[in-house]
Amino acid sequence: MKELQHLNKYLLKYKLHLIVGVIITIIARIFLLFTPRYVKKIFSVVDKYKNGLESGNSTFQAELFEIILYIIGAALIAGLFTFLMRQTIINVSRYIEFDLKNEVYEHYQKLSLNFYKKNRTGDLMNRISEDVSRVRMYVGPALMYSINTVTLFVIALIYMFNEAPTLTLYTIIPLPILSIAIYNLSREIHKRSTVVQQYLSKLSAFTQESFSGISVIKAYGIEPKTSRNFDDLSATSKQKQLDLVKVQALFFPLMVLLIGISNLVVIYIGGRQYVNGQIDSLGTIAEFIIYVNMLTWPVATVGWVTSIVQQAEASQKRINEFLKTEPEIKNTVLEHTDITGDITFDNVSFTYDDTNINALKGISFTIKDGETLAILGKTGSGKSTILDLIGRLYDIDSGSIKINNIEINKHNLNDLRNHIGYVPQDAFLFSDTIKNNIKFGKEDASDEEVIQVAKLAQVHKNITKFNKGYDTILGERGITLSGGQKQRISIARALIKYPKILLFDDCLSAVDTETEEKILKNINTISKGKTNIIVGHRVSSAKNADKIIVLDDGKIVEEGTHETLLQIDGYYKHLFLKQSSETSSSKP
Ligand SMILES: Nc1ncnc2c1ncn2[C@@H]1O[C@H](COP(=O)(O)OP(=O)(O)OP(=O)(O)O)[C@@H](O)[C@H]1O
Repeated sequence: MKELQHLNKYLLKYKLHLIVGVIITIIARIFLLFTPRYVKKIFSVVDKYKNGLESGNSTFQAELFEIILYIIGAALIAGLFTFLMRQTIINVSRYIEFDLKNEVYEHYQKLSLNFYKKNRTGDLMNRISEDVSRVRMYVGPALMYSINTVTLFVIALIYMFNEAPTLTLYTIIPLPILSIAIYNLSREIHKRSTVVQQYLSKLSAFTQESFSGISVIKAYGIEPKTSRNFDDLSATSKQKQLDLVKVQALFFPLMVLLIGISNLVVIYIGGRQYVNGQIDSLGTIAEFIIYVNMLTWPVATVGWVTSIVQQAEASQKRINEFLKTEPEIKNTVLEHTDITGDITFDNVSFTYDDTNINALKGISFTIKDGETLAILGKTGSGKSTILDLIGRLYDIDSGSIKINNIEINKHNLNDLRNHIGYVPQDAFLFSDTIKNNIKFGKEDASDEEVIQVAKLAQVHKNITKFNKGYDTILGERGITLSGGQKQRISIARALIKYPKILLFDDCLSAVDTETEEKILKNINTISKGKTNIIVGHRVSSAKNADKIIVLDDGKIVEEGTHETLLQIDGYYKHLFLKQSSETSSSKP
């Protein structure tokens, strides 16, 4: 139960609802327990009538009618309060589920990129969905059934002991056996349903991947093979489901068997006691049979609840593990700090934790506010890593990065990221309208601003060609854009913030050189007083920069301007010559 203590704060938050829930449960159970006692009364009335003690047929009928009315009234009230019981306690569990999901999600958002690399997406999703649902079963149904069982049991036992103490003892003997049997069965059901769940996840991951990669599957003509794989997976999944159904099918027969045994005990022992004169009315036997039937389900739930609590404990443990994970990148500065475009790297080295790849080795450079820096180099040479470090997605191992002459970790992290416009290598667009995808960078942007940045990113004309223009839905629910269109929308999203620092990570690779030039020219005009860092593989995107650096294996191997670098017989000059000859040979 240690792990579940995390939920105490939520139970406290909703304590009023819970107290009301407990009171309602007690009232519901009291009314429910009216029935057996009135049934006994019916027996005495019938007895009296049979033995001629009743004065007449009409009085007998009136008495019977009154008792029946009481039974119906009590059942109605018990039903109403049972409804309210669920409305209070189960609702609380939904509130707590909502709070816990939000808590986990907010915590996820604070964690650094490294956390996401170390944990699989499926695992992250499971903790926020399945684990939280299991925990809800503890704060909802488990709590409700426990209160229900305790109140029903206590009230019923008081009535029963008052009526016939020995018969009560015999009656409750089979109940713990029922509870233990249900507990074992529930554990087995849980074990098997976990396996079933795993197969369902595998099946959905498989289908999702094959639908996403359908074009590759069709191009390679491997539909029969993927169908076979799907068949195999779904056959195993079916077998696991059947295994589960087998034990599930035992649940109710077991209950019926144990209820039957308890009924037989009541009839046998009660019958003997009636014959011996230890109990005065056959009505007591009828009353006890109803009690037994009423108590069986709550007692069975003791076993079920125990297994729910164990599962919730395991799930909460997994959730707590994540909640206790501290974000690696912390915002230690709460007051606002001034961000400008002055960036200095001084002997910066950086190694990725997970791969141990030493991506940057002693990098030093300076860019002044308003300048443009271009970074070129072979793939894997560390270009994107430099951009990630400027956005402080990772902290460096040694050296120093200063923005506006202040160490990067002495800046307010939110201010820093708010002043950066980042265009990633793989443009990621959400399944939303084009307008909202652009406004993502600035939620309160007006339509005019959206159009203006789309024009700067050279994508306005493409957008207006769609039937719904800026309201066109993208992604799974809508149209698919070309790589170049995606890149340009992603650029517009970064521009709309009018940030102090613009980072372009090889984001013009899918547009032709002519459009690239237009975009770069536009960026230059709006970026007066802003710093641009352009990572790329083309000389065309670098040649107008104030400074160009060439990276190789995490080190700067060339540094200068277009003109000075052409003087050196190095990577830049070769790239320039190669790309110039490609351009001239491609011209008609
Ligand atoms: N998130 C990461 N985790 C671990 N290693 C990484 C990560 N990102 C990059 N690396 C490694 O760090 C090195 C530098 O990668 P980086 O992405 O900075 O290169 P790049 O020059 O931008 O390459 P490209 O031109 O292909 O985009 C590579 O060896 C890469 O495998």
